[in-house]
Amino acid sequence: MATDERLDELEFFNSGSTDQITVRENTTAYSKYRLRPRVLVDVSKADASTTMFGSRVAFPLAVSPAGLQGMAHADGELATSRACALKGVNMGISSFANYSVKDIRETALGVNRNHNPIIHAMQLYTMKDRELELRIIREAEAQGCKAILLTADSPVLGVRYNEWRNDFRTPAGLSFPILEQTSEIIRSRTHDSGFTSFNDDAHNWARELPWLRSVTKMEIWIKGILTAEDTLKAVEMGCDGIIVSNHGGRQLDRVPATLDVLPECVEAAAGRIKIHVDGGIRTGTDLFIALALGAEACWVGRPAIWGLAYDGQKGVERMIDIFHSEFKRCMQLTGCDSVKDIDKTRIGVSRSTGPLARL
Ligand SMILES: Cc1cc2nc3c(=O)[nH]c(=O)nc-3n(C[C@H](O)[C@H](O)[C@H](O)COP(=O)(O)O)c2cc1C
Ligand SMILES: O=C(O)C(=O)c1ccccc1
Repeated sequence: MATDERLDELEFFNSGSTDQITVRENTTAYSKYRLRPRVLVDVSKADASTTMFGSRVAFPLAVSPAGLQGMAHADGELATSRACALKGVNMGISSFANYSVKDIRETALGVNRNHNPIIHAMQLYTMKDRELELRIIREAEAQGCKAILLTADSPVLGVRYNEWRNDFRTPAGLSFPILEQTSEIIRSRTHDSGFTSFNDDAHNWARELPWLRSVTKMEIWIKGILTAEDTLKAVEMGCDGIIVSNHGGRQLDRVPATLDVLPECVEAAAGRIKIHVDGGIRTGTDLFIALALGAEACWVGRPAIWGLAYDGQKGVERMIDIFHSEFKRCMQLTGCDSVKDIDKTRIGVSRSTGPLARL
């Protein structure tokens, strides 16, 4: 394959939208915070495990639903799924995955050894073709997915100059079994026009949520909330949880970093629904900070893609191991014996002058 095609793919994975402000800020937001360690605490049995979707996970991380993983490595979502299962973390399956939900589930259930069986959440866009959307839901249920993640931040795609400049199309030979589409059909359209052909920009709370509730017993999560107002809406609509997310800075540029709106969402939810967060999380300490600000768990998108591109399943395993060991060290060095100990007393905000601002 020509080098510039690989560069276009790299740009597709890594870029944000328009001016790249939000994609950058998602990561830099974490660097405002400082840790407040408590010393001389017995951390010899520090336990990084916690619960997610009601089941024990090795630590509070999951892999975000990201489409087109077959472009990062031939084994794509199969490799990601096996790595997650082996390392005791959960995974979201994109509707634009290159493997079927059945294959992604089955390959993972074969490798679970020291951990609870992996939980998969099925990511959904609201589709123009409601029959197709319903078939996706039925198949997710049949394969034992526990939750629907309804992506709410994408009535249309963001302004992605890289995709437009590169006339980005998916590489030949990748299938899209969840969408029931061949590689050729998907390749015949740009990413933007292809997305528009599936996705229903007439989506709205009143239509989607009661409908989803009426067709499935899976948990229903909204992915892509950034305000207290929409958190309250998710509570009102009886959702099980939300993922505070700006789609990794790929949708509307200049929305705030997810970390900066996490506190208002946590406050609005007031414990009535679960709150997770994604976007820009790159170290175990980032996980710790998001939990201190009230998230139950975090999701990572690009780190899994990078792990896949680096070394397939082994690369994703390595990525998870690095997060796990950094997170556990951070717990131990701040004097946290259990994930329950992580609260806002553990962090402060660094100011350009003056002492640390306590939360
Ligand atoms: C290449 C790529 C593809 C993505 N595809 C989807 C998708 O199909 N559905 C979805 O809801 N989010 C998708 N996302 C967003 C991720 O689920 C997640 O919100 C984001 O990647 C988190 O930010 P991070 O990459 O900085 O960790 C995608 C992200 C990337 C980078
Ligand atoms: O590019 C994205 O952010 C995204 O959500 C997506 C949608 C369809 C296919 C691949 C990725």
